[in-house]
This record gives sequence, structure tokens and C-alpha cells, in this order.
Amino acid sequence: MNNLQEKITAIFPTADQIPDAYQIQPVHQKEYLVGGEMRQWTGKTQDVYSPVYIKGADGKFESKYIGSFPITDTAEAMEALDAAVKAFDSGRGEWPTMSVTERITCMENFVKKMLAKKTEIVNLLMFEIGKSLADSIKEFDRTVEYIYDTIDCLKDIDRASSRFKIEQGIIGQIRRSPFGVVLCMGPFNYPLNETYTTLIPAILMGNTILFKPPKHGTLLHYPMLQAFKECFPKGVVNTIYGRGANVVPPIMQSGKINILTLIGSSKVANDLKKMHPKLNRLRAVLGLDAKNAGIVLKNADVELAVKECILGSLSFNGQRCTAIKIIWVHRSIAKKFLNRFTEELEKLKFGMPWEAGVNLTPLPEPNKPAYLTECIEDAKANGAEVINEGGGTVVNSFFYPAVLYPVNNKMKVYEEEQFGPLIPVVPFDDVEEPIQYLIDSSHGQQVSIFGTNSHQIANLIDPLVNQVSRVNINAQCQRGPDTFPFTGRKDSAEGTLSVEDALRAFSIRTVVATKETADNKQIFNEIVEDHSSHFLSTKYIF
Ligand SMILES: O=C[C@H](O)COP(=O)(O)O
Repeated sequence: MNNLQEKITAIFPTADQIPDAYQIQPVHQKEYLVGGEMRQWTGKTQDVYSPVYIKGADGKFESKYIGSFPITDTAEAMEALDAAVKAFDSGRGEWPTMSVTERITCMENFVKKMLAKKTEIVNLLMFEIGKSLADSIKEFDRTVEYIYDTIDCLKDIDRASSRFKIEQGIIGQIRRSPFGVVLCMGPFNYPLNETYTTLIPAILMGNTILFKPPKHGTLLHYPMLQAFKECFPKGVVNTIYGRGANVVPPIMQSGKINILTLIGSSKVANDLKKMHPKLNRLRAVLGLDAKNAGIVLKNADVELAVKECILGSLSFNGQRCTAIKIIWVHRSIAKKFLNRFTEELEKLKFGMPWEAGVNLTPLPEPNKPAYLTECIEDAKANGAEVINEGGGTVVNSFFYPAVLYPVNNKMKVYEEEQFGPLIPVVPFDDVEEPIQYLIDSSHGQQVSIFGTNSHQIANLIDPLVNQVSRVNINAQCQRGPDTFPFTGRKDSAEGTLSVEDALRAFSIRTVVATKETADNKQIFNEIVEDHSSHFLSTKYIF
């Protein structure tokens, strides 16, 4: 065992080395929620093991068992679908016809219950997906803030829709109405936050939901199951579990899903969409694969570029859709950049998720270290080297980051999204090379450009922003602030998310209109008075 292997091996604790505050008890989930009923599952369950390995008395390591959840099957999935369809009731259900004010009250109640579960959810985030304590807390807090921002934004939308327009002799009220039944599936890397960035606006807009938690990151949703039952009318939120291949296709093939929302792979999204018998009636809100590039220009501030590229490529071990997944560096500064990059990489602290200041943690996907190793072998066979000491060392679920240089287009890592701590670096002579790379790529989410010549950067912005959906200047790629539009071009996304865009994505603009006559004005006044609970501010219009 070499020095680095020994150091990595030492990060895995014995059972009693886990601090008391983070000694979680296994979560044995038996319940699933359908039609407002908490049903008991007596069938097979899926055991869940943590990426945190524990050293036993015999010196051997074992992945920590943290609980189990129901492997519900097709029948239960179809019951959940029927419950969501029934609750929507072609737009006549209690939830889609409820006033915005009342819906917001339900959601505020839900957030209160969520806040009470913070410790439980944060601990599960650490143990289920290996996210550091600091990042798990950030994920929880960001989600709560997102819900409050969404509520505020909905109030604004509703206020605007309670104002009547008169144009060309027509009085009209433009509303935002729910779309129908939503199938919602989130990712493992932000299992709470990114799931809720679609789930919450979908609920708030009056839709009814089928919710399948991510495979890695199911248990952390359990603490909120009862809250979904208590805070919303029957059938508004229905849960499905088990093997995606068994439960999702029949739901899509039923033709009863109105919105498919998935944060995951473009292949899965395309396969699922094709299953829907009436594609023209399906809306998709998708966050998919990305291969964001860092472009370090000849005149870049190398220190700044290194700092941002380290953050961009290695925060949460590179398991972010917004991570920088390939770095293009001008050949004249490549050596300097790589020396400083590897020096900074070596300073990163690796350890268990609960340790203060930890940057690199174990990976939750059991097959990921083998996949990343395969990418390294492929890159080596095609002329690249791992240039940092110990890069690619694997111990249990931990993979030490590897920097590959010089990467070329024959290698898997050139175009494939590695979604892990592997940093391919490509030298370039002419900035047209990375631009052409972005043009040829099937991905189109973000790019980070590093340089000090504002004239040159200004000239690059248009070509770049016409390839990707966000250009970051001298800064890493990222989704936030959550009020900014978040999307991608080509195979990277469909639809746009952010607080306001998400509310739009899960609703449709509708119009209530009449001709402008004295009688009709009177009728509209009466309608508004009658339905005043549907409006936050307007009582009388004329
Ligand atoms: O994994 C994809 C997320 O949208 C990344 O979000 P983030 O840039 O805030 O880490």
C-alpha cells in the first residue's frame, strides 16, 4: 500500500469513531403514499448502503447499512397514477380549483414541517450520498429559500393575473392555470434541492403529482412523507418506488402524464418521452447531460483560473451537472496552469462527510470508481497521462481525483460526461479550437472563460452564448442564484428552470374574456366578488 492509499484508507472510521451527533439509525421505510393514504408495504424492500465504509474489528471494510425502502411494483405505480388523475379530475379537483392563497397556506405549512426535520434530512444526505455536512446544510437551506422565493413569485403572478386588461373592445383576465398530472423524478446529486425545484412549483401551480425519489437519495425523502399527506388534499402527491424499468414505462404508456420532469440522463428522458402515446400532449421539463468547458486564455489570471477550475471541477467530487468537465488551456500557459492546479488539488482535504473543511468525500454510485478507472485507461491508451501524484487511486468508495493531460478527441473523456473527480485538460493554440468543440458537442449547458482582455472576451460572448445557455466570465459554472434562468441547449435540457421559469413551466397561460359592455363589466365585477378568494388583491375592477 502506498502513502496515499494508506492516507485514504485511514479516513474510513470504525463504527464508534462516527461522532455521536451523526450516529444515524437505519431508516426502515415501509410506507408509501397514494391517494392521501399512507399504505403499508409488505413486499420486497431495497436495502440501502452508504458510501461511508466502516472498518470492522477484523480490519475489513463494509459499506454501512442505512435502511431500506419498498420496491413497489407496476400495480402500485398504476394506483398512484390513478390517484393523481382522480385528484386532478380533469381540472375540477379540489387542488386545481383551490385559490392561490389557500394553496400557498398549504405550502407554508409544509415548509414549517420541513424545518422541523432539518437534522434528520441533513444526516441522511451525508450518509446516503456522501455529501459533506456543510454542503448538505447548504442544500437544505437553499431548498427552503427556494420554496419561499417561489411562494413570493406566485403571489406576484397572481396579483398580475387579477388585473383585467381591456384591448380592442375585449375585457380579459390572463391567468396561469395548472397543466395536469406531473411525473417528477430528481437526481442523486441534489436529491432534495433539485427534486424540489420541480416538485414544489408543480404542486403550487395546482397540478397533481407522481413522485419517484432518486435511486441514491430515496431515504432522505422519507421524513417528509407524512407532511405531504397532512399538508395537501388527497392525491395531490403520490409516491412510487422500486425499479424504474418496471414502474415508469407503464405510467408513460398510459398517456395520462401531462408533464414529465426529470433531472438525469438525456437517453432516459428520450426513451420515456417516446413511450407516451400522445407526444403532442406531453410537456417535458428536463435537466440533462452536460459537458461544461473551462477555457483558459493566454492572458488569463492563472491564479484565479486555477481557483475557479478547482471549485468548478471538484465541488461535490465533480458530481454536479454544472461542473467544469473539461478544461481547455492555451498551450503557452498550460504548464504553469497545471502545476498550480495540481498543487491546489493536493491541498484539498479528503475525509468523511461530517468532518470540518472536507472537500473530497466517498462516491455514492458503486460502479463509478470502476467507470472512472476505465476512462483513465482509455485516455492513457490514447496518449494522455495522469499528471498528479496518486490520481485515480481507489479505496472502497473513494476515488482520488485524476488530472489527465494532454486530452484529445480520441478519448472517451473528451465528449462523455464523466460526472466525477476526473479532470481532462486539452491544450489549444487558437481559441477557435474550444469554440469549435462547443459547436460540435451534443451538450450545451455552460462555459467558463478566463481572461484579462475585456475586448477579446466581449468578442467571444456572442459565439459562446449561442452554443450554451450561460457564459461565466472569470468564474466557475454554476446554477445559482436560483432566480436566474437555468437551462441548456441541444441535449442538455428542455424547458427552463428558476423560481419564475419553473412556475411558468408547470402552468399554462389561460384567458377569461368578454366583450366590453356595461352589462359584461357588471358580470365581471360579480364574478370577481364571487371568486374573491381566487385573487390576492383585486376586489372590484370597474
Ligand atoms: O447538478 C446540477 C445542479 O443544478 C448544479 O447546481 P449548482 O451549480 O448550484 O451546484
